Amino acid sequence: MAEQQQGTERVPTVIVDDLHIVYRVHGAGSGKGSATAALSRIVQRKTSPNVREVHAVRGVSFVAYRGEAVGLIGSNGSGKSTMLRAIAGLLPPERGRVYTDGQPSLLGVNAALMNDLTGERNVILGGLAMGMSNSEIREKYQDIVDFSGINEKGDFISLPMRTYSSGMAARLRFSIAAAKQHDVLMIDEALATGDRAFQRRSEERIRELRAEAGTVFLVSHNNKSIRDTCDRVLWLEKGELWMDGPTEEVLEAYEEHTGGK
Ligand SMILES: Nc1ncnc2c1ncn2[C@@H]1O[C@H](COP(=O)(O)OP(=O)(O)OP(=O)(O)O)[C@@H](O)[C@H]1O
Repeated sequence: MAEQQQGTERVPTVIVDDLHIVYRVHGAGSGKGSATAALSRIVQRKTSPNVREVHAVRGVSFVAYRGEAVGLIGSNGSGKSTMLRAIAGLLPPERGRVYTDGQPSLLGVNAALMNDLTGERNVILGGLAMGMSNSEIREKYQDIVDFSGINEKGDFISLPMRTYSSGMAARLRFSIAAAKQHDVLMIDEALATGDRAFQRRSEERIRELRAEAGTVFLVSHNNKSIRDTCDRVLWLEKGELWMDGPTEEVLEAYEEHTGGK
């Protein structure tokens, strides 16, 4: 941190080295999908004829540093979410490696929220799931609720999560995750569901998290959110890293490619 403030040394937090991720989809296409067919394949040591492979990330390499906010862009299905899940350690690499300094948190997954519990219980549960202590959660509880804005239109925090709109649920998840300082925080389209006022608050919080020396990854189809929060952008297409550079440079090329802002 001290070195970073002096601007002399950059501390790597995530190293991705020639990463390949392959999904195996079982039961794809038509064919025998019965339990007896599966058992006979196991006995005969044959692989299923219906396993299809999706090579979602193809040889991506980059290094992310402390204090960076990195945007991930690319068309639908280009591999952005897959990359985040792999960095979070949720998907095993087919080839290559991911090294991380500290525990990466993928927003929405780490906060294991329960639909039948009230917002209030979920704040506590999510906090515990992220490794916060009871007293830490108590201390931050009101800030989390205020930040989420869940109670702006009445006492919703004491209602079960299943009664929330998708935007409200996303706001609560973001608020819980953002209450903690993360070594590496990954946010997958979380800002898209909130309204504009909430998006602005979230962007502000992302900048703070970054200043507190973590690394933030943000997947978004909203180029403005990326412009407002990230200083570096990775552009993925068909699982390959097409471009890695300063936000403005990469977004300009991307907008030219996609034909508009
Ligand atoms: N669980 C899965 N099983 C099999 N294939 C998957 C799975 N999840 C994603 N894929 C495939 O992997 C590829 C990359 O998907 P991914 O969700 O990472 O893309 P994305 O860039 O995040 O897309 P979007 O912008 O639409 O969210 C796609 O071809 C998709 O069909």
